[in-house]
Amino acid sequence: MADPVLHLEGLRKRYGSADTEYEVLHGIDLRLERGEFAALIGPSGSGKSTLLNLIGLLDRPSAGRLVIDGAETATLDDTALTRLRGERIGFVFQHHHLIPAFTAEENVAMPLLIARGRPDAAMFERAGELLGRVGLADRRRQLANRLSGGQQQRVAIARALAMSPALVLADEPTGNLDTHSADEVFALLREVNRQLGTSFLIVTHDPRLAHRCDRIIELVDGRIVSDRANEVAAGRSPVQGSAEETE
Ligand SMILES: Nc1ncnc2c1ncn2[C@@H]1O[C@H](COP(=O)(O)OP(=O)(O)OP(=O)(O)O)[C@@H](O)[C@H]1O
Repeated sequence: MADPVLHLEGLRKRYGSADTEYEVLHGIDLRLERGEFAALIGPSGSGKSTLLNLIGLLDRPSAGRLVIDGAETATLDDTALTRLRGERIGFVFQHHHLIPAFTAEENVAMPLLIARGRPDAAMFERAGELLGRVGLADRRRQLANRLSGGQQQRVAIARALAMSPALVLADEPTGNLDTHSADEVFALLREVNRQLGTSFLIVTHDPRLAHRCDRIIELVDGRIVSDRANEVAAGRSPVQGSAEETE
């Protein structure tokens, strides 16, 4: 079997120190294959964001194994972790975190600029291509703060794809949007998954959206209590499904 994009073994996270220490994640085992489109659900406080932060290399586990795209992370120093994060992981948050005074194109080019150190024509070409992919070809030069909430989230998705990540982590990506925009943004994530083969792990409180994922992983009190293929979505859209298929 091919290398998974994500492999967790006995992953634990503790907060506090000495006598006040408490454990939030109690040994998470998880394998996410390439091209999977998975939802992470669970009640408030169950540890979803903590888990996403560990997978996103924004925080370090207290114990256990975390392998991203074939890289064992335990032995990496902070510089190597930052590099791995920048090159292999894309992030989409509930709040888009765009730079308001920059254009859509400049926002999308930002990860490339950070990686390469100075601007070049190719990165703006890439930004334009990605904006076309998310349906904003005509908004390239528009300031981010002049776009609607749904459009801003599309720009954030294009930005997350700038470095061609193997895995996109999305934390309530539609949580800030009205139902219609949420549906459109979710359909876009799905389209990216099908067309580019990018793996997705999506935290959502919205059961409607979770049921549009191929797999639903449920976390309760820091433990995975269920992890199941979602036959409905999987039947409609297998991981290797047709790129032309639409929601
Ligand atoms: N930096 C931190 N320091 C101490 N405790 C923390 C920290 N981050 C999270 N926690 C605790 O860990 C537990 C899990 O929080 P987490 O934010 O991961 O849950 P969640 O499932 O994402 O919740 P929500 O759905 O409300 O966002 C909570 O009890 C929280 O108080």
